Amino acid sequence: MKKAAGFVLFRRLCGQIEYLLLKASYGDFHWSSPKGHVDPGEDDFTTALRETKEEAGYEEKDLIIHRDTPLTLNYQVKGKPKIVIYWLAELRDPNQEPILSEEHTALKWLTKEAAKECVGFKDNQDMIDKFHEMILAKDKK
Ligand SMILES: Nc1ncnc2c1ncn2[C@@H]1O[C@H](COP(=O)(O)OP(=O)(O)OP(=O)(O)OP(=O)(O)OP(=O)(O)OC[C@H]2O[C@@H](n3cnc4c(N)ncnc43)[C@H](O)[C@@H]2O)[C@@H](O)[C@H]1O
Repeated sequence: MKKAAGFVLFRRLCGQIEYLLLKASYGDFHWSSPKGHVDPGEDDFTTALRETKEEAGYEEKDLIIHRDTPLTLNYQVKGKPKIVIYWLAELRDPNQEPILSEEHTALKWLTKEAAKECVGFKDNQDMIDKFHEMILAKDKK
């Protein structure tokens, strides 16, 4: 099974929670959070950190990571099952913009509803809802 890992990254700017999405430079030019293939022998969390550095330029020190609450998507790519593990992470400095790699041609910071519309896939939309609820629940504590 193909396996990938990454981060659903958000920032707080002008009182709003905004999610980062990147536009693929290949295939159907889909939008997704930073993530990528888990290399042989690599643990999922290390992959998430590596891919986020490669695709967005952010390092672990730039992020507040919600390590205990990953969510998983399962879908088919070209008829083969794929699993993607995402952790939620907040950008410490909301003004630190991503540095894109050749894998992406554009980025957007979007509110929850706009991010859900942009990703399109129902399971990804549900994941954004769940992560958003986690953020609000933690804020209340
Ligand atoms: N298709 C491609 N063509 C050319 N070069 C490629 C390529 N994919 C990767 N590469 C290149 O391969 C190298 C290694 O990449 P690397 O990032 O190391 O590995 P990867 O596993 O291919 O990385 P991703 O998981 O980020 O790939 P992806 O964007 O294709 O996956 P996603 O699941 O979002 O998307 C895969 C498909 O699933 C669809 N999809 C996304 N989310 C869902 C969902 N929730 N439900 C159903 N379908 C979905 C997308 O629309 C898309 O069609 C890189 O240089 C990269 O540029």
